Amino acid sequence: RNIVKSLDFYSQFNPSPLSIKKFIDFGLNACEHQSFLFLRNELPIRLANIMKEISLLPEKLLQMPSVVAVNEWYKMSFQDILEFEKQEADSKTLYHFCDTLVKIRNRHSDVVETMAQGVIELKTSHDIDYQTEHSIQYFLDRFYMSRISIRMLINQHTLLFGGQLESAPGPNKSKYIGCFDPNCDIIEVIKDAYENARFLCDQYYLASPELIIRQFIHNDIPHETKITMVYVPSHLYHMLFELFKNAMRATMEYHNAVEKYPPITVIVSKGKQDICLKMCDKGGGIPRSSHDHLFKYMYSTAPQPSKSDSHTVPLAGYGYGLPISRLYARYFHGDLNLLPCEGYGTDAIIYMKALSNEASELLPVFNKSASKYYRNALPLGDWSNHMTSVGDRVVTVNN
Ligand SMILES: N#Cc1c[nH]c2ncccc12
Repeated sequence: RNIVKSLDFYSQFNPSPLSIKKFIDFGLNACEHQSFLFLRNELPIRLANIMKEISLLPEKLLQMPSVVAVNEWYKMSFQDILEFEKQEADSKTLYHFCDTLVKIRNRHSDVVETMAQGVIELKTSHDIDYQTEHSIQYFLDRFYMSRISIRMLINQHTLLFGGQLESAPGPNKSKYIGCFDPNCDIIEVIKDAYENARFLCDQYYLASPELIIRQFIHNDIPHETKITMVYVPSHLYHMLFELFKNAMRATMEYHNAVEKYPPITVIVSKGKQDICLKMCDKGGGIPRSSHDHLFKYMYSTAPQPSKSDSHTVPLAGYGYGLPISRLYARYFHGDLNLLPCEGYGTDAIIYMKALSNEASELLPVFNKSASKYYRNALPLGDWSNHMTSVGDRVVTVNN
């Protein structure tokens, strides 16, 4: 079957989201044959869904050399998996399947940077209108979420069956199920991310804010000594490291050359439904009007600093750190928000589901409503805004 027919075939199915509970229950007595049967069907569905969406992008973006390259990688990987459609799941096939997953993961390792390069190519070669910027923001959130989910499936299979040594470095690491830690110690991950961000901060500013951690557990739930959860430590670390870098930079820039910098406080709270991490800094905050820009791919894509000076400004720019961190939080039905108070500081909040059966993957689905988003112009505003006011008179545009 040619690739177009296969794309049409697999894209008509919706991806099947897995909950953290399902990942764990399967991993506790993992069966490679079952995993193979699931993935050789689910991976083409997830790939086809996002590949159909890539084809809806504005032509001018699709023609960018970097986007052409990414599209080629997706086509190659889609065909690589389709090779297994009819194969018997004998040990030789299972071994070859694992190998193919590793090859696919390596092929796509630079997709985020390459797509960012595509956005830069577009910005430098075309004027970007409001609709195009919106479509690109909408697409990249879905595209990177899809990529997070595909890499999760690949990592689980290769970690569970890829023949890696059972022994893992840390003491409780042996209890890992793939990339999940069933007893992820949240405060340990916070300290890890803080120490690494602090190292960069000390390198550049020769000082860094102290850390205060406070934990609270809802009165109606049993009080354990420390708050643990079933989660992917590397996702939590990625989010915290990004937030600490930004909080430290704000603090150091706002209180330049004082003796004592105000500390960063992290509140950890566990309720019946949510686990929240609130990072509070006194870094002077930002104006509410520029809050949205921090999550914009178009806005935060500045031409990459040349390698030579990138180490000198370690906390520089926001890059894709915040939008991608928000995707990690949303991936298992959590969220990440910023609450800046200009003139004081910023609270950054990570929400996560406390119950693993509620923490299911949030996956983009290619369907009519998604494709409508690319074709139709944005709805006309029905509130007055600064664009419609002429001088100090507001001219209401009657639709
Ligand atoms: N993320 C994050 C931030 C945490 N504190 C901040 N202050 C100014 C701008 C961004 C941030």
